[in-house]
Parts: sequence; C-alpha cells; structure tokens
Amino acid sequence: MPRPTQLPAWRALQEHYQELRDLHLRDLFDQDPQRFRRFSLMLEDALLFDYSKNRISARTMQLLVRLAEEAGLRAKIDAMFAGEKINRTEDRAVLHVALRNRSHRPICVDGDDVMPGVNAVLEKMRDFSRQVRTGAWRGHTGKPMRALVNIGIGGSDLGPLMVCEALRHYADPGLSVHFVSNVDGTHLAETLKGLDAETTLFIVASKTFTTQETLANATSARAWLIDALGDDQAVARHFVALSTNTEKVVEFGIDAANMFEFWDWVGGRYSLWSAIGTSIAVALGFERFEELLEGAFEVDEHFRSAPFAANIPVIMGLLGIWYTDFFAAESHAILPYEQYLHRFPAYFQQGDMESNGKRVTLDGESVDYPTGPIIWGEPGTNGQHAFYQLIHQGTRLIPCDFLAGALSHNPLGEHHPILLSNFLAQTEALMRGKTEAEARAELEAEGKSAAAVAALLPHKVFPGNRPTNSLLYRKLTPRTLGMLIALYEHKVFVQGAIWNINSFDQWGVELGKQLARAILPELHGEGALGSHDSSTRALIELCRKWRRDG
Ligand SMILES: O=P(O)(O)OC[C@H]1O[C@](O)(CO)[C@@H](O)[C@@H]1O
Repeated sequence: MPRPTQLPAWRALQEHYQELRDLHLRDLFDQDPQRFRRFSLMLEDALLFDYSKNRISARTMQLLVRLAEEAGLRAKIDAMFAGEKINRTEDRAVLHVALRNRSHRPICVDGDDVMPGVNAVLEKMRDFSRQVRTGAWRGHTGKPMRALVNIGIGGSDLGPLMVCEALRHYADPGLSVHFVSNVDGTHLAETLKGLDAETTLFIVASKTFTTQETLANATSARAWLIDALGDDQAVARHFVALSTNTEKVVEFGIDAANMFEFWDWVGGRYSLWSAIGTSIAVALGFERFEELLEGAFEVDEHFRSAPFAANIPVIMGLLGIWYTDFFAAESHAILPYEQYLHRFPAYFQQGDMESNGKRVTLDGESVDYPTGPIIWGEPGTNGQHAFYQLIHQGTRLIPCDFLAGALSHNPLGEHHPILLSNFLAQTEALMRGKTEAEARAELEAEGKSAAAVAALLPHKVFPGNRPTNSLLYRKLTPRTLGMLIALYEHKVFVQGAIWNINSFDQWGVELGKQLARAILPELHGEGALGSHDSSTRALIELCRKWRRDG
C-alpha cells in the first residue's frame, strides 16, 4: 500500500490547498446560493449533516473522494464488514458492526458465523435486565435492586456512562446508576456512601478482566459488600461480570452463569454495543438498548452502501484529513448543544485518540504526515463562556462539530430556543467573522472617538473562516444516539484507513502500565529504588516520606 502522501489525489490536494486557503467562507456563501444544498445530507429524516460551513469547494470534495478511492477505502470497509482480521497487530477481526447487525445476515470469523453467539448474549441481557428492572432479581437478603454500580475503565466505562447520561430521560427513577472507573479510592468510596449493600448490584465490566484499576475497584467493592452483609455467599446475587475472559471472572469469584460474554473481535472502545452495554440495558430497559443498536445499524448500512460523495462518515473523515494534513490543524472540537451529551466529547476522546493516535503505518513504517487530531469539547453554551474566545480569535484553526436537537426532552420556557439560537449564532459567527469595516461602523455608532476606534479596532475584528459541521437531529432518542455514535466510529475508521494506520490496537497505553507495576512495590518498600531518572526517583522518595509521616 503506497503512503497516502504518494497518492495522486494527495498531491492534487496539496496544489488545490494553495488556491483555496485564501478564500473566505463568507465569499463562498455569497457566490453560491446553492451552497447549503450542495454540501448537506439528510439521514433517514432524523439527522441533518450540514458541512457547508467548511473551507471547501466542489473541487475539494472531488479530490477528497478521489483520495478515499485511491487509498482503497471501499475494500477496507468491505473487509471490516466481512470479518477479515484487519487489526493486524493483534490478529483480530473488528466487528462491532456485527453486534448491531439487525438484519442478522451471517458474518463469519475464521469460517464461523458470529451472529448466533451475538444474539444469544443479547437474549441473556434482555432477560437479566428485565429481571433486575421488575424486581424479580433478588439480592442475598431477598430485596430487589435499587442501585447499579458499573465498575470498569476506558471502553468498559466511557461508553455505558456516556449512553446512560445521554438517555437519562428514559431512565427508571427507582434505580440509581453509578460508574466507578478511577483507581483513586475516592471514586469508589464516594460512590458507595449512601448505597445500601442489600439493594446494590455491581456490574464488573472488563474485556480482559486483568485491568489493574477495575480489579482493585471490584475487589474493594466485594469486600464492602461482604462486610455489610456478613456473608461471602452474597457475591453471587450482587456481582455480575461482562468479559471475554471466563477463567479470570471465575477466579475473581463470580459464577460463570453470571457472566455476559463477548469476543476478542470487539475492541474496548467499540464495545458498548456488546455485553458491555448491560448497564445500559438495565438502566434504560432492553427495548431502549435495541433502539440504540437499530440507530447504529442504519448508519452501518449507509456507511457500507452510500457512494463516498453522499456518505456522511466518509465526508466527516475526509474533512478531518483536509484540516489535519493540509491546514495543519492540531485539534478537533466536539460541541454538543445538548446537556444530555455532556460525556460525548470525552467518549470520543478515547474513541478517536486511542484509535488514531498512531505514528507508524500498518506496515510498521514511520508516518511522515500528521494522523489523529486532539479531540476535545464541552457542551454549549458552557464552552462559549470558557474557550470559544480562542476558537474565534486565537491563532489556531480548530474545526468544530456542533451537535443539537431541534426538540428537547425538557421544553422549559424559552430554554431550548435560547440554546438553539446560540448554536446557530456560533456557527454563523465562526463562518462570517466580523470585518474591520463592520467593527469600525459598530464602534462609531457607539459614539467612540476616532482615537478609541483606532485603539479598539484590532481587538474587535473576527477573522471568521473558521470551519464547522452542524449535526442537527430531531430529538435525542436512543435511535438518534445510536446513529451519532456510529457516525463518529466510522469517521475514525475512514481516517485510519486513509492514513494506513491500525485504528484498532492501543500499544501506546502499555508502557505506563508496565512502569506502574514496577513502581508499586517501590512505593510500599523501604529498600533501594530501581533505576529511575532523577525526577522520578525524587518524586517516589517524597511520596514515601510523606506517606510515612502520615
Ligand atoms: O475492558 P478492559 O480489558 O478492562 O480494558 C479497559 C480499557 O483499557 C484499555 O485497554 C487501555 O488501557 C482500553 O482500550 C480499554 O477500553
């Protein structure tokens, strides 16, 4: 596979960038009354993707699509959906799409159809979530469950947490839902305060069941339960596990019958559709979980069948490449104008940065082009009062995605129209900016002296030309959320495919884990330290001293 930078479309884009970089979006809109129609797509009458406020022309899109074709994107998409082992460094298929394959068409890995297994686990989740929600599932002392604590980290936490927050409107008020991820004991201790062991269910979510943070939290939670109920047999009715590793689950003391299985072809950050979604099914009801899967399935069908020029995740991915590799943008902001989506940016920090934070190609060669951007964001309008200043007038180009629902689950007074007007105003302001002439006219209308106008003018100009996508959906339902998540997942896939990197491994997280394992006994011990740099050594020594001092 040639490097993307060697592809003819890449070279053509470099030349095209020279022509396009000085054009202003304001002018592009003025010159083309059809610009919105040309650069927007509707998905199932549920979600509009408006990418017209990007620094693109029809030619840009032609070249970007050509880049996708030359990079073999079509074959790569087909390979993923066919269950080929595209995660080469781990020799695994990448089949989160099988988990939401509502058509149930066979998908094979090593010649075996995975769908019967997927559907069997879904049925088990349906049954379990119904039992917990109806009170048929009883705790050790015979009481129904009133609190659910999901213990996991990374993909075994962020996905279910983000979805439970996003769909909180649908949650059962009789069941409180908590997520513990951080190994900092504070997270568990504060969560358990006020919970009643007799009515608390722990869901231990870990693909590997070897993750240090999760096992530490699960072990302490088990001790808390046994201490409170005075019987270690209580674990059977208060702990379930979501994992690929039966042996470790059983070793921990959870009955295999209380384990919900998934498979090595489900990546951690793509796992909320699997048994890892059990907390979602319990919190919201299995029907909601199924609707989530259905929304994602609709996007999967769109992704694998729509031509690239009309394919939303393909266009999202290509636009990101346009800014990362040609405009040298370093980050990408996700800005939901929807309080329920407050963990969506954090979720895709893992989804995108763990996937595409890579510096070698699939063939192990160093890349000589930028890959995955820094993903960040906060809900609007909070972000407006925090970091938008830099987006509007700072020195960096930050492409942004704005997400908003036309309808709210909580239509209080004027709140939602105010929220929407801010979303619409921000994307317009970022696109148009404010020219020197406009700023001057405003200052003069305020009666400022000529000297004051001259002094203030540079501060009052907004360059504009700041690119945004708008994802406007009708209302945040489970189906819409499933669509949104799948769009971003496939966007990440598109970018990884074109950059020719492996979006599905995460070796970069290992070194820190290894070193932490070596340092742990040193923190406890009194003896000599192993070989460390002078900074690490001094920090360990100070920790030891202050911990001794108490
Ligand atoms: O589900 P597990 O195996 O506990 O892993 C948790 C997380 O740890 C990671 O491997 C990173 O350390 C993530 O990819 C994963 O989501």
